[in-house]
Amino acid sequence: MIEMTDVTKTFVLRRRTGRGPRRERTPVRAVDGVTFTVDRGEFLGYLGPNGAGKSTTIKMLTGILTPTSGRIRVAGLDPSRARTTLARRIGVVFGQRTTLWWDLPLKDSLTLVRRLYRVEEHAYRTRLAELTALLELEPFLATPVRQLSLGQRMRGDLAAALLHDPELLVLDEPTIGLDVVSKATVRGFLARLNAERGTTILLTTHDLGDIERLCRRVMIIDHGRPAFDGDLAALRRAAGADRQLIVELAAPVPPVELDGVEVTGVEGPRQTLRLPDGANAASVVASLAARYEIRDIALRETGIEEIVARLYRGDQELSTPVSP
Ligand SMILES: Nc1ncnc2c1ncn2[C@@H]1O[C@H](COP(=O)(O)OP(=O)(O)OP(=O)(O)O)[C@@H](O)[C@H]1O
Repeated sequence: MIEMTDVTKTFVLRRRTGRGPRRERTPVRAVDGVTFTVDRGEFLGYLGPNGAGKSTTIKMLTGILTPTSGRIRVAGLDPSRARTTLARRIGVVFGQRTTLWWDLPLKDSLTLVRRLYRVEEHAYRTRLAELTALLELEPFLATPVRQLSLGQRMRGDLAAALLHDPELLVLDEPTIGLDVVSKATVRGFLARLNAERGTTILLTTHDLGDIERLCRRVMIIDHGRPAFDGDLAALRRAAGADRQLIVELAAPVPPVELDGVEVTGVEGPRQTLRLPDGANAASVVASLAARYEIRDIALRETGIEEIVARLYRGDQELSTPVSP
């Protein structure tokens, strides 16, 4: 569905030097040699710290920006040359901006979108009914867009991007600023869209809940370069994430001794054990229970926030991107 081969994008910043009219040209490499493919039906999370090059990538994929070098194909088309044809096959939502008409009721905005995309009347009615039900739009279809809450507007924007039933949906921070309920509605909707309709989805977000809940594959880009590509389990491994078993024993004892298990903390009867990569927590617990009297037990995983923070900070060396 998407093919990017060694894509770069360089912006040239012109800055005035001194008082004269001379301006210094400073090139900024926003995207620096990005190669990846996304198959039909995938749900890809595209992550990276601020300024990493995510939006620039999306703008190139949708034909808004032309790459400086490299090759891009989306649905078999070159986005910058076939922008209009491509627009009929993809949907794009930028969380920070709306594509709807500010002063028009949501319903009229959607009718205009229908005309723009030349969606046939019958298909439009069916699709609108579906989207209205799934995104719960009914209560505010007659409300002018400017009076919609952020969550309502986002649902309206999603409907607008999907009226023409695109094969690919590109989302730039779709849950930004939404409350927990709206986030859950949007996430649930996207999960169904991908699972039931097979729509390919590329999502950029800083909300790691979106990634954990939705994406089977994650790509991380940093300083314009790909830093990671794999699933969540591979991301945990790459970040050196581990699992910890916290055991409360019947009485304080010296650090427990179990093959391959490291005791990282002892506080009275409570001991913290680090489980090796791939260890089966159940068998560790069984061996422990055979030798010690256990009162309570808890298993703790490094959270996705911590994993991504480690990768962004460069705590872990990810110079060799992991293949999906
Ligand atoms: N039109 C432009 N002109 C000059 N530089 C730009 C332009 N657009 C982006 N950049 C620069 O390119 C780099 C990548 O920006 P981009 O917006 O793609 O990052 P991002 O990963 O989307 O960041 P964020 O998470 O903050 O949205 C940044 O250094 C940014 O300043």
